[in-house]
Amino acid sequence: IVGGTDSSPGEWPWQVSLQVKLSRQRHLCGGSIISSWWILTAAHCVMSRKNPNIWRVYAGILKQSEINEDTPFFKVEEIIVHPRYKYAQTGYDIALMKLDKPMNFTDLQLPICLPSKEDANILYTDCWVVGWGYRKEKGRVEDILQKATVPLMSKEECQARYRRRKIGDKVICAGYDAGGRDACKGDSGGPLSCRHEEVWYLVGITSWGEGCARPRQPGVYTNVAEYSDWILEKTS
Ligand SMILES: COC(=O)Nc1ccc(-c2nc(CNC(=O)CCc3cc(Cl)ccc3N3C=NNN3)[nH]c2Cl)cc1
Repeated sequence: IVGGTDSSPGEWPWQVSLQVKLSRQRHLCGGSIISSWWILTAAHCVMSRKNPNIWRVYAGILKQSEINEDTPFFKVEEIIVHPRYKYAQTGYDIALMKLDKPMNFTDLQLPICLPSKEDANILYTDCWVVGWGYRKEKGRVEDILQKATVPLMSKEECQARYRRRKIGDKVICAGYDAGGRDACKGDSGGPLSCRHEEVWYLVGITSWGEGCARPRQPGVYTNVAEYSDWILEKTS
């Protein structure tokens, strides 16, 4: 996250760190708890890593330094990637991970609400992008979970910023024309969370952007409301 600040314990209890253990282990992507069995993340995080056995899901953590060989994690039983996904920039950047056992909810690990299709046109005014990603384009994964507030942008304005891309209804853009606050490398798969009438909704999944926090280059997020049918079909 560029231009963010440290989160507090339990501030984003739906945020997880998705890690891969091969010879070594490292944070790869963010993800969101949407039920006791299911994590929602970005398809580009899991493409070319579809073997569930290499993944470790860390919930209820604030700092990467809390993770060591004794830290409990969830194993992944199944990975479901949207069938129309090809690349983040062409959309459908959404995937589900089924845990090998149901997660017990605590103050530090709780699900976030999914927006319904009808909610697709709510004007959210209190949205936050969160993650352990880089603070600048040439950076490194951060220890303390970072948060940054970003305003949602209209499809038309976002299309004008990305002339060579197709910005459709299945993505949501967020950011400042002046730049300065945005997601960055290592944040993808994580939530764009918006509070509406005291309830938090998973409005977006951090997907792509041209650089990090550059002027007139907003962040592009998978529009979760547009996938509510798909999510319900795959998780029921
Ligand atoms: C020790 O462990 C580690 O070092 N782990 C580790 C794990 C992952 C990565 C990593 N992840 C990605 C995937 N893309 C993103 O995360 C954000 C994309 C994005 C989204 C929005 Cl909305 C706005 C801007 C951008 N944007 C553009 N340019 N940069 N960011 N790239 C790389 Cl590199 C690097 C290191």
